[in-house]
Amino acid sequence: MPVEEFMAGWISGALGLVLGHPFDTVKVRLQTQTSYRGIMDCTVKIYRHESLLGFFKGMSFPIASIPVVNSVLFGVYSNTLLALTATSHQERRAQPPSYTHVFIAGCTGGVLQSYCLAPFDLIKVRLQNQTESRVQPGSPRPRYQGPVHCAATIFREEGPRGLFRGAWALMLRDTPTLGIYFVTYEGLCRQYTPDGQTPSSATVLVAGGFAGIASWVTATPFDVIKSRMQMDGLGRRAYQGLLDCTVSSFRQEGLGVFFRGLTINSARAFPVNAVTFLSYEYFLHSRG
Ligand SMILES: C[N+](C)(C)CCCC[C@H](N)C(=O)O
Repeated sequence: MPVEEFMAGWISGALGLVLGHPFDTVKVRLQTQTSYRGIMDCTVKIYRHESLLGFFKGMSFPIASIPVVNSVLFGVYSNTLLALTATSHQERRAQPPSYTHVFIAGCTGGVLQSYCLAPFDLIKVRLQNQTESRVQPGSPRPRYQGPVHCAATIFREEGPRGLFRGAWALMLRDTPTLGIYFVTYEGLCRQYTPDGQTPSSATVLVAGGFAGIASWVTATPFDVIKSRMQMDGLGRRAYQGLLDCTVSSFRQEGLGVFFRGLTINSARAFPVNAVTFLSYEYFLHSRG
């Protein structure tokens, strides 16, 4: 089993993450809290009350975990394609796999990565939603002191299964949309690259960026449900389950609720995934 695909996924995941985290914090707040009027309002408030650090809340844990998750995604994707089409990454330019195979491989990578991602994503969302300022003296201490404390508290208060809160919604979010992710990437690369050649860096950047947007646009409705389910373990339970969360969010806030965070998700997705794919291809290419 080729391991370099896993390594390439690791590096590209880390680079993409740092770039996208401030956008991600604004998105999570908009999806789960009602005190912000929009992207600008939320950004300004975070900056005023929590300083620049506010945007990087909850990042240390993903920095350690997202490379693992991305490595699972790209590694499983590529090895599934290898099993389906008997071509390695390097041979795929000369013998391009069908889009059905690309989609199936993307979905397979999606299922497995979402399982690894679930506890890390939960902790990230809980930490991002803490609005207490870390710089103002005398402000109240936040409930979670950091990622490890957060994990331990969830484990104690909500049990081991509590760490997988929102995991079903996460799986529904990621499985088909990661199929779409790789199909869009492959499609755009093929469109703008002469047959049999490797795509240029510019093509990889643009195809990666649009793959991210296509995937996030389709993922946003389940992303909202996922974030809400993850926050639901705190205090009084508002939802009985995934379906209940979907129905009551819709009843209370209308159809628009499922598109909350769409703009910011897309704005984040382009640079993050352009860099992710560029570093992924670069790493594999430089190794021959
Ligand atoms: C499937 N879903 C849209 C959720 C994610 C697809 C892109 C994954 C990438 N690491 C990123 O954070 O943008």
